[in-house]
Amino acid sequence: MYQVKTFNAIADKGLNTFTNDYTINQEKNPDAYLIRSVNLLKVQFPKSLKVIARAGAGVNNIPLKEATDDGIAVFNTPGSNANAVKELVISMMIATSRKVFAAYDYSYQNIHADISKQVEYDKAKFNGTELFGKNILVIGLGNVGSLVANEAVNLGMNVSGYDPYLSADSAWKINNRVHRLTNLYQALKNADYVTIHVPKNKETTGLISTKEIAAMKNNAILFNYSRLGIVDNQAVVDNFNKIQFYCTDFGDDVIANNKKVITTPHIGGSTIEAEDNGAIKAANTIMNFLENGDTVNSINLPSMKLPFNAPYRFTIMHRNVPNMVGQITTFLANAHVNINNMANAAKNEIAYTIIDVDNLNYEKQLLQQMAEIPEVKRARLINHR
Ligand SMILES: NC(=O)c1ccc[n+]([C@@H]2O[C@H](COP(=O)([O-])OP(=O)(O)OC[C@H]3O[C@@H](n4cnc5c(N)ncnc54)[C@H](O)[C@@H]3O)[C@@H](O)[C@H]2O)c1
Ligand SMILES: O=C(O)[C@H](O)COP(=O)(O)O
Repeated sequence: MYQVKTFNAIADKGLNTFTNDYTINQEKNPDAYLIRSVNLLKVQFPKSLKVIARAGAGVNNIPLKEATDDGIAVFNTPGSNANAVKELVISMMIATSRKVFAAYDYSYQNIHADISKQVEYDKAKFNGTELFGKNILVIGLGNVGSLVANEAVNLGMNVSGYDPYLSADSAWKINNRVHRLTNLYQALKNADYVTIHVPKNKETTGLISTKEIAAMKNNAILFNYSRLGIVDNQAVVDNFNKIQFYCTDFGDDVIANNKKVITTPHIGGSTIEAEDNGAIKAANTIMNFLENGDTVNSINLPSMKLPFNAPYRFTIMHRNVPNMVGQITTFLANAHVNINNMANAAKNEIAYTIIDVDNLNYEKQLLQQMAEIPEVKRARLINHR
């Protein structure tokens, strides 16, 4: 039996994906955490924990170095909520351009008056603009950004994208009418709309601050559905002579109670569809890792998936240094264990080795020998089901 612990509300469809070999939130020695945005940065992980799956995109709530040092594989579910974010961003672009929030306030406040004639005079206050023909800059063209950029093309906008780390996979998804720009300041100059879809890390914290706002076009509208801190909120508040509106999923006291700020309570990925997608993907990720050692979509391990055709599989997470595979296979040879198939790959400082074997001898001793290699973070033995 494997034990799964959840911290956030996880969609039932995801929890129901687990087979009868899994218990959820019942025991004290979890093999897996299935989480959303819970902050784990200060949490001490139990020794039993082997995998953390984040249903969603952002992993800035997970201490990646500590998890890796503890031999824990970390995953997310790329793209599972991208469409939900795209729809929210596009709706906010339209709502701000058409002054929907101010118009709603007006109508709400005048609800008791006979306004049917008055509105025909007052509606001039809510004259808006259209997206068609306007310029938009999308910063970050991954799962969310690529969808936003393509939808903006569909809406007849002139779309530019800025992403110095664009992956080949993402590049394939992007409409060829999206212009790729390589200088952020040049890119900001002409955009009527600027929307940011990047992960939060050291480099992206404060990505949009005073200098970047100064480079923006007058009256531009800024969208941050990525994370608090990627946009410097103080710089935004200080520059509302330049920025028309700031729409964000991440409020704080600096931007509170400001009519030029439209804040939502981190609902970008909060649709039934996205929550189901993320939870189902995360549950499958956990099962594939625990039962097969697969690491597809891992954040801290190389992506590996090896057909499991032998009776037993060793998976070893270790530092990416010479002679690891040599030491491990020597232990197996000394125990007269025959290797059926194997693979090894590295991601930065960490490597992962999968060794399928035809027979087993002294398995406890073998696991102990592997685990005692100083560079090994975790060694596991999986029985084929
Ligand atoms: N509001 C929400 O509920 C919600 C939902 C989903 C994602 N998010 C946030 O949005 C982020 C992006 O999500 P995603 O699914 O598109 O992730 P993703 O990993 O698919 O895409 C991120 C993109 O950002 C690019 N990038 C990284 N650093 C950059 C930089 N300095 N400048 C420009 N581009 C840079 C990467 O190359 C990548 O293409 C997530 O990390 C998360 O923080 C928020
Ligand atoms: O990074 C994400 O996927 C989003 O911010 C959604 O987070 P949530 O699952 O906690 O709503």
